Amino acid sequence: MGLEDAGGRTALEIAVEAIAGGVTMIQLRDKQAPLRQVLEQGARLRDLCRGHGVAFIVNDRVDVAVLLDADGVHVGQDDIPGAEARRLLGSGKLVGISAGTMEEAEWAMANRADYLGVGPVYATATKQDAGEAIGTDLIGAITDRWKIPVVGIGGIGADNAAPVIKAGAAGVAVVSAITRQANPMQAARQLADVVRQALK
Ligand SMILES: Cc1ncc(COP(=O)(O)OP(=O)(O)O)c(N)n1
Ligand SMILES: Cc1ncsc1CCOP(=O)(O)O
Ligand SMILES: [Mg+2]
Repeated sequence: MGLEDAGGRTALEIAVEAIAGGVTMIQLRDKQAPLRQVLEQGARLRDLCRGHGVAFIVNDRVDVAVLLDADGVHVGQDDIPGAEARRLLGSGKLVGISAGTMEEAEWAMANRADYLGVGPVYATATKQDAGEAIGTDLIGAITDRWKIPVVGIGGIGADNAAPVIKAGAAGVAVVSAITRQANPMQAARQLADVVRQALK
């Protein structure tokens, strides 16, 4: 799950609710806040996640992941290459890599990704440069070819998460389906229920 401040609530407040609703991973994704603020907010999120056995991942910034002793980092195709991220992070940390095409998935696999974030599965307003929705076929093609956990991302909510899992994803990553909801805990719970059911 990615997090952004939303509806006057802090990321930490939303994270508390999301964890109560059943999310298993939280990603710190803040491209705007000053670095000092990101580090302060990140330390609080990390402590919250640790206290609940939830994985804490930092988006883009390997330096921030190292400083926060995060569980890992998520990098895209234009970010620091996954293999370099791993060198900086050290062993025992997760490196997630984004892919929107089979070629990008090949690059991610060559960079020894621990998991792939594949999308945007559906149209999203959260990431302006996400590109066109790609649907669920690539998830099936990747999971047929490699034994790697894939999470679908982009425009996913409780209403459309099941086909993403049925295509082969191990989970879904969402922003607005939790952060922009009036009741993030209920939204997370509904989503987790749908994912659990579809994984059966
Ligand atoms: C789980 C997950 N999957 C994909 C992304 C997108 O990463 P990226 O392509 O680098 O885009 P930004 O998130 O950095 O805008 C992600 N963050 N998480
Ligand atoms: C970070 C990211 N990467 C691909 S789509 C996306 C945004 C996901 O946000 P939402 O779940 O609100 O569509
Ligand atoms: Mg990125």
